[in-house]
Amino acid sequence: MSDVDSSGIELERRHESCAAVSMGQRRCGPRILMHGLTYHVASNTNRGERAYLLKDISAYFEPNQMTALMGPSGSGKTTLLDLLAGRKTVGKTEGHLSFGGVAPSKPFLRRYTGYVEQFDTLLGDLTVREMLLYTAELKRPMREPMELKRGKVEELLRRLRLESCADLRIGNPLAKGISGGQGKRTNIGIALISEPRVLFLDEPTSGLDSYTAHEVVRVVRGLLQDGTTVAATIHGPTAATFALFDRIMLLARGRMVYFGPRGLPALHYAAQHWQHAAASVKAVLAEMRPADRRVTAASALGAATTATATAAAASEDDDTATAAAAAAAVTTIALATGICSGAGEGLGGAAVHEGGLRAGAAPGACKAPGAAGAVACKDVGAGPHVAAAGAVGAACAPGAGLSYLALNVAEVLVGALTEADHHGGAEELAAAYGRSELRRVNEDRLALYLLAAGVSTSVSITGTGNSSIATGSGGGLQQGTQLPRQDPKQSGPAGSRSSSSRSGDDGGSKDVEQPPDREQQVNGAAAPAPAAPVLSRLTSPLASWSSGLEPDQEAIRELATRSETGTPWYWGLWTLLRYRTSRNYRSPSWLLPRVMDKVIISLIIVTLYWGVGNKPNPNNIVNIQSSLFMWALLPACGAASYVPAIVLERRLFVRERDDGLYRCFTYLAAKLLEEVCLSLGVSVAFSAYVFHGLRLQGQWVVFWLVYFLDMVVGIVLAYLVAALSPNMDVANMALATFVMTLLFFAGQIMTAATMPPWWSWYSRIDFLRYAWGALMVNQFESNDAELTGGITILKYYSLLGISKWAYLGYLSVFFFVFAVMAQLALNYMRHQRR
Ligand SMILES: Nc1ncnc2c1ncn2[C@@H]1O[C@H](COP(=O)(O)OP(=O)(O)OP(=O)(O)O)[C@@H](O)[C@H]1O
Repeated sequence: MSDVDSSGIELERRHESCAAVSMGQRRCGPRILMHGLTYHVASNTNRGERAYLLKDISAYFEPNQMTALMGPSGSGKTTLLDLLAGRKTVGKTEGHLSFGGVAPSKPFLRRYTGYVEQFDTLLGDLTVREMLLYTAELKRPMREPMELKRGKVEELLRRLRLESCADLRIGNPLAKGISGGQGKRTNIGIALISEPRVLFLDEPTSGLDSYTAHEVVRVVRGLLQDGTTVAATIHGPTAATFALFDRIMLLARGRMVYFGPRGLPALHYAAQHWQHAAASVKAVLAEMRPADRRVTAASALGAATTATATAAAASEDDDTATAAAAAAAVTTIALATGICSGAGEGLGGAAVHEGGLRAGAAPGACKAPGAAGAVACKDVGAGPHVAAAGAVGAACAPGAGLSYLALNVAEVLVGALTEADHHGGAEELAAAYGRSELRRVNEDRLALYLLAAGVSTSVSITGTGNSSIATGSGGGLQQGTQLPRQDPKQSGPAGSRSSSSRSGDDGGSKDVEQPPDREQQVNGAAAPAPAAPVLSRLTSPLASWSSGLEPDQEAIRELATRSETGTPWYWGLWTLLRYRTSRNYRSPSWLLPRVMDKVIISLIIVTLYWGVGNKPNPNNIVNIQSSLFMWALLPACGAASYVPAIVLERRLFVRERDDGLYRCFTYLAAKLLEEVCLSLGVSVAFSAYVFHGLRLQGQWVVFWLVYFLDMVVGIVLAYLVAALSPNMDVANMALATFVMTLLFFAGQIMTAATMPPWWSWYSRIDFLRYAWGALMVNQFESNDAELTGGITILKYYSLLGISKWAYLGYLSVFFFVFAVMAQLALNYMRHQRR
């Protein structure tokens, strides 16, 4: 359809549908506008240099359209998606990037865009259905009835063909659950559950069989009717799957080497412009049947642009002759776009059908030789009218030579591009695109879109291939203008006008200079239409476009959102507890590491120090104080078992936070709550039997409180260390080292009185000191046993006169301090560098 899009017909149709949004009929997502988008990072190969991962990308992704990002591995496809989705954590971005003219804020990106990442990040303990429901509860409005949410989930399960595994546990690499393909589709379901305005997909079909891959892309395509803007990186799609895309952007070494229709026009472009890669493309074209090759006569691009003017003219003044020409042109495009490869949806076919009829051509039908599986010839709109009919017929009838239907354009293009890239030709291809007519047309349209979107621009559509768009003042990242937007009732586009713009009230086209005559050669073949009609076609309806192309009011409101999540924090907390904590409490692999260390150590303490607590004779005092020290130390040492909860889950946490499921605070609060609740039960049970087994003195409640507080301080300390550490190795090392340092300064190994003054500060911030100190005071305050020379044990350890309640208070302060630090670390530490 995009091929038709380049002609403007289909595009206009969509704009009309978008315009209807303002009348409350449909949603229309924002158009993504990029101009001169450049992204660079510190090179990891050449020290001190910058690596330009994206360079000078100027393009637009349309609402209601699906754009494929393609290119060799490492060409920058994921980088571009990350940049658009605001998920880059390093590097510097320059150029203009806006969504419908508005700089995309983080809250908007999190709440209203979906991103399907290359790698699955799912909760292994949930079933597929639960995973979708969990996401629905966090992403969809809190007040939406549960039945509606369930309905959406069931619909997605059906559309993604996940019904058969809906109640299967997702599993993990150690305990296999659903298959890789089912996991991929579940991930896509997660992104779709909130019906996002914009959807980014990074290799959504990798690991899927061709049938499922096609189904997945077809489901995504179904979103377009909701006005979603879709961009996806894709490797090696089948011809049928490729036909589901509207446009393609080809990248090589971070440079754009093609942006336009996906069908034969792209092949012709490559044959004409890709010096060193052209041979393979030309060979493919040479193999094609003459009828399929006919499109070369005017070059696909020329034909497409010609059709824009002629078909539109036909629809306006109903001139029969022009209608015929339009039909021919439209049919030519039909061939170029592979309308016979409608792949079950009548994709391109439907559009061309519409275009054909509109231009006066009679409908016709054909039966294709069924070249490649699902690539089936559908009802073709452009009828037996003038030369077009012959062309369509020839294209669809069996005959000698390679049919377009049998051709996987994606494979040919990416193959040729990869070959050129291997021979160091990426720069050359980018330069060729820079010189091409295609780029000029693209940039002219981008200029109009920027104007229509109200971006502060200086637009010059020169028609000489060097059209320029200067966005705002120079330097740094220009991310569009901010709201409020211009009143749509006002004529012309919103935003500031070009200094070179003419003033007047002719509906917006005044803002664009009419182009001078220009070279008519396109792709080496005579372009049958001059630029002027094309441009006038592009510019004349600018006024209506400027309203029709703007995101609807709802989208504008969404773009201005300040909240990163769609649901309040308490709802997020409740949902996390219901779906995750409830599963964790039932999972032995989660429970055992949290309980077993306490079981073993407490058993050792009880059996080793059985009944020592009520025998405070000088021989036993050492045993009592060392058993209390071990009791204080146990939770701190056991903290290591809480590290994986943060480190191993990091990828999931980052994805869910970036998806706007919850805030950092909500996540941490849920994690702490589930651990604290478990610790409460565990600490009561273990402290009871140890306290009585050892026949300790003082109050049991203090003994228990010390253990409980010590435990939760250890947990939050583990979270802090995990949040600060890039991986498990570092976290384990850091936590173990830190806990070891605490041993030295707790006051038991070296008493506070004998500690060198330069270390006494550390003993003050050693939470073990307060834990053990409170236990000692609790044990000996009523019976302070004498050691030697009249020195009592509390005096010896500098604990005389200490309030155990004060020490318990200090201990709880550590919990809050570590919790705040862990929250900051989770929020601001970026270990996933992308
Ligand atoms: N710091 C760096 N210095 C130099 N090159 C880098 C740096 N960081 C990333 N790159 C390169 O940037 C390129 C872009 O990677 P990206 O993941 O966007 O490619 P891709 O097209 O999505 O690849 P694939 O299809 O294999 O997923 C890669 O070639 C990578 O090696």
